[in-house]
Amino acid sequence: MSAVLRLAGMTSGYGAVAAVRDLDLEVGEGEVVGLLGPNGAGKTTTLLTISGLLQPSRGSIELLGQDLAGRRPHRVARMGVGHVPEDKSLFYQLTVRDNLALGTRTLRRDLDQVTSWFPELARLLNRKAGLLSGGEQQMLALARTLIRRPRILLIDEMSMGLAPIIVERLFGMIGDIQRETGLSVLLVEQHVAMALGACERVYVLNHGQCMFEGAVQVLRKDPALLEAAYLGTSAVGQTA
Ligand SMILES: Nc1ncnc2c1ncn2[C@@H]1O[C@H](COP(=O)(O)OP(=O)(O)OP(=O)(O)O)[C@@H](O)[C@H]1O
Repeated sequence: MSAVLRLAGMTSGYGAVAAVRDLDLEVGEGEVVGLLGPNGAGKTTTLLTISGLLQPSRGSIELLGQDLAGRRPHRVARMGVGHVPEDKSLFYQLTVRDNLALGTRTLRRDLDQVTSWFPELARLLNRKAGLLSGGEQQMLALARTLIRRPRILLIDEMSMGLAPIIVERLFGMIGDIQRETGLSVLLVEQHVAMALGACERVYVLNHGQCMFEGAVQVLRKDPALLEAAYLGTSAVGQTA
């Protein structure tokens, strides 16, 4: 499988503090990969660095063989990285339609596509984003990013503040979209059980370092690894 996204020896952080160290990570064509780990492990920092909001101090980041390091966030987005941040970054005073319009010049055509993926949004187009439920806001955040037809979708903590039944539905929608479009996905998730159901392969970070990389089945069968994915315990130190 050819890599859509490849990080090699990436170190990144805030000022002199490295929050992620020496990370090697790949996401293949059409692959759904999870980035797991406890609070403060460096997951969000990794996504921010891929999308150009932070610059790596070492290592490389490539999208389809093109170097992303040093590029501004809008360039990275134009090259095909779609980032759905933890805070969703919606314009809460604007309507659903206007939020979507900001992501595309061909809204009329794209609306059909978006509402086929997220049917709820069809009847909410004229409602202000701030008046949507948490699940609807997450759908809008996903839709606004997908409308730009990214090659890879980075999703940060989709489950944050949502009922498990809504999260399950959102994961189902992402699975459907991924199968339909062949999109690659890198998702950061604290809800490990939910992530394992959606991903083929996962990376587990702890204190900024990768402590496991491998197939979901391997993680599922290893209680110490699973605990580490939730809590960052040091029961394991090798990659599989
Ligand atoms: N703006 C910042 N300035 C300085 N340090 C920061 C900043 N943002 C995050 N950090 C630190 O970087 C480390 C990694 O944080 P990061 O947000 O990437 O972790 P995370 O795995 O996404 O955690 P969570 O699941 O809690 O969001 C933490 O120690 C955090 O305190």
